[in-house]
Amino acid sequence: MIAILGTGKMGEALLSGLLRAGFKPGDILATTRRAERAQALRETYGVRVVSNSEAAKAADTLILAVKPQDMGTLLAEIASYVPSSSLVISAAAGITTSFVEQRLGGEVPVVRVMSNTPIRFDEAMSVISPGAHAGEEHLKLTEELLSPVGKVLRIPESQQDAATALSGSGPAYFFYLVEAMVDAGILLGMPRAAALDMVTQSIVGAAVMLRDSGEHPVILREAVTSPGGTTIAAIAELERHKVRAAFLAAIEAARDRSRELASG
Ligand SMILES: NC(=O)C1=CN([C@@H]2O[C@H](COP(=O)(O)OP(=O)(O)OC[C@H]3O[C@@H](n4cnc5c(N)ncnc54)[C@H](OP(=O)(O)O)[C@@H]3O)[C@@H](O)[C@H]2O)C=CC1
Ligand SMILES: O=C(O)[C@@H]1CCC=N1
Repeated sequence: MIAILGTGKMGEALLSGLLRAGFKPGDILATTRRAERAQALRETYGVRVVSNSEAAKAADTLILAVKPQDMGTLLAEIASYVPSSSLVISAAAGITTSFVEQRLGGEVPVVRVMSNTPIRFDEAMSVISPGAHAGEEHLKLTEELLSPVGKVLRIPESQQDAATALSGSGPAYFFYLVEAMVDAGILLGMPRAAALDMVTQSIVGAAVMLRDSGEHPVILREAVTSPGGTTIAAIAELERHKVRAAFLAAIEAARDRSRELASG
């Protein structure tokens, strides 16, 4: 039995992905804080929504998907109900496996996961790292749960904050870029809907090329950039405004914020 504790945006996306992948509603328990959300989950997915302590007792795999700031309270609530035979998968940004292990006590296997919102369309990037008591079987089980909803990569826990900054937050940078490009279209007099269509299809097309061509992004960009042409005129402006340096600084700031989150 799998339990998702804190079934918000990420928890719900995983829940619906697991159901699409063939898990049965009877295999999954969910927990929430608000009663109306519990009711909505029951009605939409047919799963049982129970208390955190019931979920911790009944399930052998617990997926913790509350906000980092709520993790301490949740762990205190479930600590006495989680046996060392359970696998605990922690999906919260910044929360270390040792933070979870210490609050659960015993030798509970913990796997830390950082996923991202494309999980809603089975296109997540999930990175996983084992805690002190997690072994190969626990990593394999975590991969089995996450691979139906996207790509899964094992990384050392020391790289989790960097991965949170890069792929956890990553989709937001692309949405931000799309907003900026659509604004540029508006500035040039395009209708808003047409500008959004053009930018969206360009970004989807570029993403598919990047994934499926096997070519390096520099090669793909050079193929668009004609000598004396339009693209280099734009790139010269991006360079003048230090956009590359801004990305380096931004992602470093996200990494630093991830490091801070476990301390509340
Ligand atoms: N959003 C993102 O892009 C990503 C988020 N994450 C991580 O995933 C986790 C969840 O994020 P997200 O889904 O966006 O957040 P949400 O706020 O959407 O979901 C968290 C849920 O947990 C519930 N909750 C809080 N405390 C408890 C409790 N004690 N018992 C049961 N349920 C509780 C909340 O209930 P209520 O709504 O009633 O407050 C809410 O529904 C975070 O730790 C975040 O760092 C990771 C990668 C990407
Ligand atoms: O912004 C956040 O804290 C979360 C973690 C990764 C993406 N969103």
